[in-house]
Amino acid sequence: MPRLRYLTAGESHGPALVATLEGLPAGLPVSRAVLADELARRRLGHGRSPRMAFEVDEVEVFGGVRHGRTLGSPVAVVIRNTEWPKWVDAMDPEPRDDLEAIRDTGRGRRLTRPRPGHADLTAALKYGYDDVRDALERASARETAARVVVGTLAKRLLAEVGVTVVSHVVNIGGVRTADDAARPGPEDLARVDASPVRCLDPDTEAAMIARIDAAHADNDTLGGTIEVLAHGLPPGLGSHVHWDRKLDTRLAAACLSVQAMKGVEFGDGFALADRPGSQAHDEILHGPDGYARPTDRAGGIEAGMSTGQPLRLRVAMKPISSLPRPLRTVELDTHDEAVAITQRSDACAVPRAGVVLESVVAIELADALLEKTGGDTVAEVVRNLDAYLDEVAER
Ligand SMILES: Cc1cc2nc3c(=O)[nH]c(=O)nc-3n(C[C@H](O)[C@H](O)[C@H](O)COP(=O)(O)O)c2cc1C
Ligand SMILES: C=C(O[C@@H]1CC(C(=O)O)=C[C@@H](OP(=O)(O)O)[C@H]1O)C(=O)O
Repeated sequence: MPRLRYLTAGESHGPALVATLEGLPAGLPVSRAVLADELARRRLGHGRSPRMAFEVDEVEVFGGVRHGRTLGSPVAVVIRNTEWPKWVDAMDPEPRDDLEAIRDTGRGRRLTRPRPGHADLTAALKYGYDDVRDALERASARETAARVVVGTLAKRLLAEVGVTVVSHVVNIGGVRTADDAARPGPEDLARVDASPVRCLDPDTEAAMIARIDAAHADNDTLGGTIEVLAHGLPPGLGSHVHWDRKLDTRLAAACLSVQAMKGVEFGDGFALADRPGSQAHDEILHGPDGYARPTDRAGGIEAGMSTGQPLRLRVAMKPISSLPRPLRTVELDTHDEAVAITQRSDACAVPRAGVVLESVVAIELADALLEKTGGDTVAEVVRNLDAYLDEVAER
């Protein structure tokens, strides 16, 4: 049974996004400024949509927090979309007498040429939409702003027990960091964020930027790979006893729930399939600081539990499906061959997607932490974790 539960609601061009998070302990320091800072991180990155530059995420807390501290009650947050005034007719939740005119021209005009790779066609078939805007509005990764709010609260809780989640970009469109490239620690996050592609190595960074520019000039889009790391985890989050309690199960599902994410690997992941067992595992040693591993191949998870080593996972993001050079499709009304709708769009959203992945990873880790410690207050969570870690240290 998860301890943390959340729901998001809202359409990409609607008035606002809404997030509700249930299960946070009382006494967690939270402020609008912290939420706004993380939301701003999600809007950065070379290759981003022009929309990222002019729209502002106006965040407001509506419940669960008093005088900068959580109360233990559900936290409710609204992120207002500053572009809403332009979209009122197109996205009005109220019934409208002038619907025909709205669907005829302007922002509300009916869209009937579904993009391959987006939700447009299949959601239209499944939900009976005759306008693919009804599909794209909710499928849009605009929703990830709400998840970053929830993830920021989860990160705040993890910080209380010394856990930090960071991400960086290791591949854009086939331009990769070297296998032995440095991995960011908690102290490196500002440096990662300062890079337009969130990559620490200057040579790879320059090549990634050039790759994005070339794709952009060619009216094309790019995907890539993001590595997420969590430092300071205790051993024993998650469990081997049941499939849905395994930490890797939960993390993989969370990462794949982010728009456009198509693969997840833990530690050396797919490369392990090519190696003999003698070179695939992390041998166990014992020294003055307790148990230790000379290698980091498993990515900090064995049998669905954190081992106490850094968590390391990689997520593959596919290229954006709204191409300026549109793909072939079919006009919904006539079945005539057509080209897909061309939406203003990200050319490459890999850098900013890292911030979203940090968030969903933090949510799962915070949930697993609370499952391990229980606790209605932050102090109780910390106390219970410390007592458990004291026991582990005795072993
Ligand atoms: C941060 C981020 C930004 C994205 N920006 C766009 C975009 O501008 N245009 C687009 O077509 N898809 C974009 N996507 C991906 C689509 O939302 C996604 O491909 C679509 O919802 C279909 O889901 P699927 O790719 O998971 O199958 C973005 C995804 C993320 C994580
Ligand atoms: C709005 C966001 O991302 C959007 C995600 C998205 C998609 O199809 O996923 C399409 C684009 O929307 P638009 O075509 O209106 O520019 C992105 O800008 C955001 O991240 O806040």
